[in-house]
Parts: sequence; C-alpha cells; structure tokens
Amino acid sequence: MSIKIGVLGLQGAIREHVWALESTGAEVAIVKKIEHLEGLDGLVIPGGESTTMRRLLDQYGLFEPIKAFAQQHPVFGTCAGLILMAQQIEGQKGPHLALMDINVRRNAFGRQVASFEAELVIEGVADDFMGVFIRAPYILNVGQDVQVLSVYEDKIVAARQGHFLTCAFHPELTNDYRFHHYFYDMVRAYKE
Ligand SMILES: NC(=O)CC[C@H](N)C(=O)O
Repeated sequence: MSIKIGVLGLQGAIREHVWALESTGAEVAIVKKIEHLEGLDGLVIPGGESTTMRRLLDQYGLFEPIKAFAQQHPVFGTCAGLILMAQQIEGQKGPHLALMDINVRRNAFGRQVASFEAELVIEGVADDFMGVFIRAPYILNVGQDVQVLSVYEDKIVAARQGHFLTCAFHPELTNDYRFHHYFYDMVRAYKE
C-alpha cells in the first residue's frame, strides 16, 4: 500500500520533516494550498511560531479545510503544531484547530532553558530518544481519552488521542526518525 503524507508548509521546520518522512518510505508532499490536501493519508504540522502559523492558515484559507481533513485522517503536530492542535491554551481566549483534549502552556520551560536537549522515554517509540526543545510548550493536563506517551521532569511532552499524535519537541531535528516511523504506522493502520 502506498502512503502519502503532507507537511504543512507555511512556516517553520518544513524540509526536515520531509526528510524524516521520506525515510519511512512514504510519499511526501508540502501543503500550501487546499488542493494539496487531496490524496493525502496524513498530515504533519511542524514547529515554528503558532500565532504566525495560525495567521497564515487563515490567510491561505487552510484553517477550515485542515480541520475537516483532520476528522478523517491522522495528524501529527510538533511544538507549535502541538499548540495548534490543543483544545485549550493557557491564558489564551480560544484554541486554534482544537483537535486534542489537551491543555497546553506556551514557552513553558522559561527563559533560562529556552532551548535544550533531553533524552526521553517515549512509549511505543523509544527509551532513548533525544528530544530537541526550542521555546517549547508542554501539556499541563490531558482528557481521559488521551494517552500520555512521554513525560520529562513531570511535564507531559508527547501524547496521542486516537489518530492524533503530538509532541512538544522537534523530532525532525536529529537523524533519529523513529517517531516519524511511529506516525507512519499510525497512518498506515488508519488507512487499512
Ligand atoms: N519551536 C516551536 O515550535 C516553538 C513554539 C512557539 N513557542 C509557539 O508558541 O508557537
């Protein structure tokens, strides 16, 4: 079965996600217009800056189409992508795509440790995964349908809810693509 996965290509770490996904054997497409969603089996929403990305989603008319796409396809949001997927953003009036029952805190690790790397245990993925955190958010709490996949210093940094997957770090910035393979397997299983 051939699997085609898109990477939202408006802003942020796009190329690196394309390389990571290509390593899974999937066909990969960059999504900048509504018609690019056609024929995709899954979508990655990369890191970057969530408010900028939201503005661009509106500007390109992609906000509602991606929300609709997500009802029927797996989505993997990383870092800013996590913020876009959350149903609740601490201190913010409304959410963005509101796909996952999670409450997130933005820029959550503070100024001193704005960017850092940490070895993570990620359930079903790896017990030695190097997480690259860049002005990262974390998940404050999750709803009962959400499976926590990784906790770092008591903070939730990866989770799954049905066909939605998310993490607070940048799995595309190392050469370890096991998290992308996990998503590929999700997409494949969903399609079957
Ligand atoms: N590396 C990232 O994606 C950072 C996310 C960014 N701090 C935001 O709020 O959107």
